[in-house]
Amino acid sequence: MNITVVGTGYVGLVSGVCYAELGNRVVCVDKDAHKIMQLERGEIPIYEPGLKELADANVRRGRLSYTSDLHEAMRLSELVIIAVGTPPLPSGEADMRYIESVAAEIGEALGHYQLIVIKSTVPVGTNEAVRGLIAARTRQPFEMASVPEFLREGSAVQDTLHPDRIVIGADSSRAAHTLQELHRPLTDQLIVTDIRSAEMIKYASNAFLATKISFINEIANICEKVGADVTEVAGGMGLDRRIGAAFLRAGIGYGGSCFPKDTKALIQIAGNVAYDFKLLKSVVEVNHMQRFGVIDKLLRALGHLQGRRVAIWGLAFKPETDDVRDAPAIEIIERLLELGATPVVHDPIAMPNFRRIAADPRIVWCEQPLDAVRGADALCLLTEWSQYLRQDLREVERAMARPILIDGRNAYSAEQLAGAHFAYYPVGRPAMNNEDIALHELI
Ligand SMILES: NC(=O)c1ccc[n+]([C@@H]2O[C@H](COP(=O)([O-])OP(=O)(O)OC[C@H]3O[C@@H](n4cnc5c(N)ncnc54)[C@H](O)[C@@H]3O)[C@@H](O)[C@H]2O)c1
Ligand SMILES: O=c1ccn([C@@H]2O[C@H](COP(=O)(O)OP(=O)(O)O[C@H]3O[C@H](CO)[C@@H](O)[C@H](O)[C@H]3O)[C@@H](O)[C@H]2O)c(=O)[nH]1
Repeated sequence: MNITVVGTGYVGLVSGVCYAELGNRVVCVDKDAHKIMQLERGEIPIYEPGLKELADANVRRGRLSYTSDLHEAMRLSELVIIAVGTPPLPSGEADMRYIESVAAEIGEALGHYQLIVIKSTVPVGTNEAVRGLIAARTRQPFEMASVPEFLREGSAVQDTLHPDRIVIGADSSRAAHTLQELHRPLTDQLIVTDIRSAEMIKYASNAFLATKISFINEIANICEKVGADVTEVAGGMGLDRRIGAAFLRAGIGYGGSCFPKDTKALIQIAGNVAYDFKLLKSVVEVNHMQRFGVIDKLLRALGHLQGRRVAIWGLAFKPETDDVRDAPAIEIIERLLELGATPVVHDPIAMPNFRRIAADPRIVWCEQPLDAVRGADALCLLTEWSQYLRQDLREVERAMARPILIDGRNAYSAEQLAGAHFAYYPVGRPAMNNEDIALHELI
């Protein structure tokens, strides 16, 4: 099948490469000419394990190409996939300007029947609005469908080639059949539904996963007060198949380009039909507060943060990505600066992206994890990169001015900590030997 994918962000690029891997001829289009030049040179603008190898192989096979010319890309295609961004407006609502302008461009370029699929996460009713925008610009026949994307950053290729399910929102058997045939090699779990329900499945799925995270974070906060261990609690809960073990890792809350924006957008979508989504509002609020637990623990351990050197390991919103959109690290570092501390930061790959949004001259940037901890008054682990978990904690302790470790991701086990003498503050688990060292010895 000849496919045009519009937008080469995470979703457009990964799905374009994966559709090519399935044997289709794919042209990826982006209006960002610089990005297209990079891609044509074989450079992948995002960090995503396995993506470059797969992209290179499919370019070599002649099944994948890049262009900034939508007209040219659509000349031979049978299917157009829209994968442009829907970032949040200050109100929380999804910003539809990229979708709207692509719709207009597709309408202008449509020269024969094509199936137009929206893969971006869009509010319910968007497919109909896009249909109207295209129809206003062409006399050619076309159909609309919704195939929301569920990939996770960091495992995007795996998720796309081995999805739990594919949701197809279509209102004709022709469109449904085309999309079933396209996705059949990936999974037997092909759910065909109406377009509005498909659009809603995406928001409801992200909102539910975010709810699980905020729920376990609140349980963790209570565990800290009653002396229980949230990892034991989550383990015990997760064995119940009705609950499931996934997304019950307590920590500093969710970040990234999806959960924060999609939860807020769903609250707005509900609000637009006069429904007050109270539960989801609480999920968002709990998530926002959770990141500041790191600051509370630093204050408990150090008394005050004025003039303190605080090492930060991890800036990305999760491991295996260089994406820092809505990463909890952003606000944690802002708060540290407000309280007079010097953040000394390291991330294996996200530092260039982080620097673009947090360019404060008081932040000290380090190329190696050990450089960040040297002389530090405390270390905060904010992203559980495997390289941090492999560090010898005794060596880390020796390098630091004070042995205080705030583990925002519950990443270290008792075995890893054995031998070092940290005042150790995890999330929702018993803190180790900290009350003795904290305040009394250190201030
Ligand atoms: N990032 C994820 O992990 C993920 C996962 C599932 C769903 N989604 C959803 O998929 C959509 C895309 O997300 P993303 O993270 O890939 O976005 P992104 O912002 O990283 O990339 C969007 C790309 O679209 C391009 N673009 C914008 N307007 C264009 C136009 N008129 N013509 C051609 N290209 C244009 C931009 O230049 C950019 O390269 C969003 O709705 C998002 O919510 C994202
Ligand atoms: O038990 C958990 C699981 C995740 N997280 C955090 O939640 C955030 C999101 O993680 P994850 O879902 O793995 O990453 P994303 O790449 O943002 O993927 C989510 O958002 C995408 C965009 O919509 C969807 O396609 C995916 O299905 C959905 O998982 C990260 O900050 C994680 O640290 C936790 O705190 N605890």
